Amino acid sequence: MHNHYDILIIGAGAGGGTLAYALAPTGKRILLLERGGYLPREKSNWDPDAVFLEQRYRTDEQWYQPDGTPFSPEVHYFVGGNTKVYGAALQRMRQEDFGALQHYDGISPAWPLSYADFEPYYTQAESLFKIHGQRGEDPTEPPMSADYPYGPLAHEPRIQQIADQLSDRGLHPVHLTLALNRDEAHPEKRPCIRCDTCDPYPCLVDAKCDAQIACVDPARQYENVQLLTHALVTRLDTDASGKRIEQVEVQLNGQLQTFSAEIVVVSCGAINSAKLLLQSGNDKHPNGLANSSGLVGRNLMFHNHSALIAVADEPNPTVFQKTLGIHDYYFKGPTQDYPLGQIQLTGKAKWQRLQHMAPVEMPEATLRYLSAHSVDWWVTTEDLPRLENQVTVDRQGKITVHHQPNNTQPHADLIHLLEDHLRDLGFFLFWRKTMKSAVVWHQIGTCVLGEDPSNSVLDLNCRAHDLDNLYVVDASFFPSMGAMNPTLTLVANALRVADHFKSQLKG
Ligand SMILES: Cc1cc2nc3c(=O)[nH]c(=O)nc-3n(C[C@H](O)[C@H](O)[C@H](O)COP(=O)(O)OP(=O)(O)OC[C@H]3O[C@@H](n4cnc5c(N)ncnc54)[C@H](O)[C@@H]3O)c2cc1C
Repeated sequence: MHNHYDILIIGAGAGGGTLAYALAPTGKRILLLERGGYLPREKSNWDPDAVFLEQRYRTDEQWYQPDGTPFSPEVHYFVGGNTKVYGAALQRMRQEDFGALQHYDGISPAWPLSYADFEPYYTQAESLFKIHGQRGEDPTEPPMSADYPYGPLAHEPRIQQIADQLSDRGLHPVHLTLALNRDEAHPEKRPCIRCDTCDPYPCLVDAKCDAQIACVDPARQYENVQLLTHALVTRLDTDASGKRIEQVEVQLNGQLQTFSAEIVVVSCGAINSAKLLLQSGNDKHPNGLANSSGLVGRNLMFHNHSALIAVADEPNPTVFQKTLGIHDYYFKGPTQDYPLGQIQLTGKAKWQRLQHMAPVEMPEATLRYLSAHSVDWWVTTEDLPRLENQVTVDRQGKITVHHQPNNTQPHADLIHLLEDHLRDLGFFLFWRKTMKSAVVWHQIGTCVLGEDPSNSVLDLNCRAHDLDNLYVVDASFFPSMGAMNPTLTLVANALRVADHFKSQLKG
């Protein structure tokens, strides 16, 4: 079978799904190829044993550390990509993140585009993903042309108490901006029930605005959009000139098939997009496609992430905990003249999650007690782009992730600051777990965009400098990542690239 399309998008996650959604009304023939299927809707979606202990929805693929040690990456191959299990805390990067920022471990480089270039697309993205939030309470909030589409999700009493106590201490706790389909005043009208199985669970009632629910399913309402699942793209072939992608090789339900298109968009997630480009090398592109700069796979960034479980005598009966954030230390700390990052609450840690974090083996009853008294935080600090942090692929397609975290001092500072505040609020026991690189939740970089083909992979429209019809529209394009969660920015970028396509289609 050899089918020709106008636009072929590889990967139906946040980037690819958004692009398909935005281009569907153009009437162009669009093919979306996704290696996974639909995530099964089943009771296990909300079962902590299935999610945390059995890792039911995670790929069983193995990736490798530089010394050859295999690891099991926390990636999820489904329609909707990793957003099927994401925490739905979608934030704009801050205006300053688009400029060069001096960090503890060096400069976070400026983007060749400004916050103003992204602002209209952030507004569209917030509408598409049904963002709830409260303008005006965040000291780091960038200028916004519109209010959030929905009001904030209210804190439950224990969290409101903590918010009030933090405010009394001079902080500015914010309502987290969340992509949930919820009507706080009339909960019967929308599916979100504010449950305790939100992140990192799939949503059984389809209330989480993930890329499948918000983008792919609406795109499929258009006859010109076709989705093929269980379609693993293994190679991109160029024409003889090496300037155009001529065909896309796909393992479709185990059978090799080829497709072609006027425009080919890679959107497999930062690591798999780099893999696909690197393993598609040929005579014209001996180091991999789009890789004349040698930068495909490099500048891999992950964020420095830590979970902090804080236990007090006071019980925490909160069901939906993920409503509060602290951004006061985003750009500097009380004694630190460098950015520290952001703090947010996570979903309520159940005892199964604590089992992973316990410093020693503990009986279930103890873990249940701790879970009933803990308030559970997530601390994020920027990871700076480094050439040596990279993805490599061998001839067999084996992925090796070379990543040494940097900027770890401000991360430690931020955790200490949070603990100091919480200690004064009566918390006495702290468990922290810093995520290893193997977690790969916020994989960013690998195909950075820029104006100069010698030091970037993509141009400002996310087209490969080296090829006329190849684009990359996932988290790969970020020149630096800030410390806000990345998905809203990559969704906004996909909407921006869609506008570029639309203007070309008109011309
Ligand atoms: C547990 C968890 C919690 C998270 N929480 C948040 C959060 O609260 N806020 C936030 O902003 N971000 C969060 N993230 C990160 C967020 O999920 C990612 O930023 C986002 O999904 C990245 O989008 P993407 O398009 O780059 O990749 P993905 O969304 O992963 O999409 C890539 C798609 O490509 C498919 N694919 C890969 N290779 C191929 C191939 N060769 N052929 C065909 N298809 C292929 C994959 O199956 C997948 O569907 C979280 C992630 C995880 C895992």
